[in-house]
Amino acid sequence: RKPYRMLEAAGMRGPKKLPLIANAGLLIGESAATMMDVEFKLIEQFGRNVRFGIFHEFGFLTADARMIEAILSSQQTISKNSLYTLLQGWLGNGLLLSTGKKWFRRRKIITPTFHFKILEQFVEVFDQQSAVMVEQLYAQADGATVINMFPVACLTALDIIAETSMGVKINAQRSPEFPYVQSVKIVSNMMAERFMNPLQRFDCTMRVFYPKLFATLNHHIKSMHDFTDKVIRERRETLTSSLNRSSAHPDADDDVGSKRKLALLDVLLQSSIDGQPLSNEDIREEVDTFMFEGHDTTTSAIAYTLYLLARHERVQQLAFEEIKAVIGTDKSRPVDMRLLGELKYLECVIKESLRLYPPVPNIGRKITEDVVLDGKLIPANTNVTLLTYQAQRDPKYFPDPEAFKPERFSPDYEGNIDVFAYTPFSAGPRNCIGQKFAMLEVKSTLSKMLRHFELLPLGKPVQPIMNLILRSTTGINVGLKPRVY
Ligand code: HEM
Repeated sequence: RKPYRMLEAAGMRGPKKLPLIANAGLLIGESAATMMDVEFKLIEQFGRNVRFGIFHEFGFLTADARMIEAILSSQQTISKNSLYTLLQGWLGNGLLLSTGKKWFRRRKIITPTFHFKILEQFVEVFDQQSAVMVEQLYAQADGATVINMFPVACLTALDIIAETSMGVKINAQRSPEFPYVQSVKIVSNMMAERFMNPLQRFDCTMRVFYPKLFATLNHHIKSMHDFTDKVIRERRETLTSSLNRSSAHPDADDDVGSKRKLALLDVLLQSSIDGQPLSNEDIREEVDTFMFEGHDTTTSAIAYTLYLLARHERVQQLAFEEIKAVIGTDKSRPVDMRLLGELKYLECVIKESLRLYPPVPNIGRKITEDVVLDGKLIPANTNVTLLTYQAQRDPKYFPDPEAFKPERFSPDYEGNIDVFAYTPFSAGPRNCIGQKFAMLEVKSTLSKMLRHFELLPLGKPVQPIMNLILRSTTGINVGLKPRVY
């Protein structure tokens, strides 16, 4: 009762709670598909900070930009809540899940892996893989076929993240049956299901209630770990022999550093903490984290932005005109970092799409000690859920919040946007380390699509659903017609 009293003394209201189950009864009959509406209703009824408890777990939901600012800016509130532990079997204690000293040290050495110079060479991969995507889509570009862009973008994003993070081509788009691709897809989908199903959420309950599924999950996690382990071992050997060669022949070209593209993994292989190199296992958890964080999120962003463009003809036309002016009319011309940097309007389109449909619609934190946040004393062990999806539709910060208006992010207006009302990549010390990577990838893929196709508003409208990331129960549909110019 004490923590509830403290939250109430801090001015937080919430639904009436029952003995033992607290507010768990409110979730009966609800599903991932209705969760977003439940959250909107709670905000409407109790305000933008809502006290909420499930069984013995207590906490609050927040869609209040000032509270979000206090939580995301503080070094005291960097721990993740218990929901994230379901990812641990796959990701270990990589950057997304770790906390305290381990997180701090890892963050420090991983930050340079996303250096401008490294991202620059990845643009070539983005360009090549999105070329494969459009090539394959021509078969369905008849102006009438409804195409769900989520699975299409997902294979492209997998090809991109495997090549950039591990330096291997897995050919997910051309060979979706490749075992590693299958395992990533199966485990990502199973994680989404686990997230919503309380009996699957913890290993101990899943093992008892869903033994077959649990065995399948572990089989695929092992298969992914075996694959990443093999890649890391081979890259380490190549790196060692190349370093040996270059110390024997200092004037020869270093094929790791200069000729071949550096993968994120190569940078980790050369990093050390307190003079100690990272072990293969340390590196595996980070590479697995990139593989997970770096594909479903960008998939969601690419698919939702294509959907919005298909349904907003004027915006699509403006984006296309800009692309034509910057890149020209040769559809086969590859893009580079400089050209992508000039696509300013497209950037506004992506930012506005991330506002309406943030791929990570909720962020969880666990408060580990009593702390004052936005003038409110919050007790230790409070679970907090930051409702990014709802915060980004707050009319106080975004007038006409449901409307798709890329102009909000144009230089004339962007300065007015409250940075904590808009946090698709989170903010503060634990923000998304792959933000620049993601923006370049999404820009590259969208520009390629718009150069080749006219996007048509075909198929059912989206029904957003929070399943680990933002998906849609009805698909994320568009139609395509080859663009003539
Ligand atoms: C549009 C695409 C993306 C979006 C919207 C996105 C969003 C986010 C958000 C909201 C967080 C904070 C999560 C939390 O605190 O629970 C995060 C963290 C993270 N993201 Fe991204 N992300 C995207 C793409 C990527 C990519 C491409 C990579 C890697 C290549 C990546 C790697 C990471 C990592 C490693 C973290 C954990 C950082 C830390 O805790 O220090 N993300 N991302």
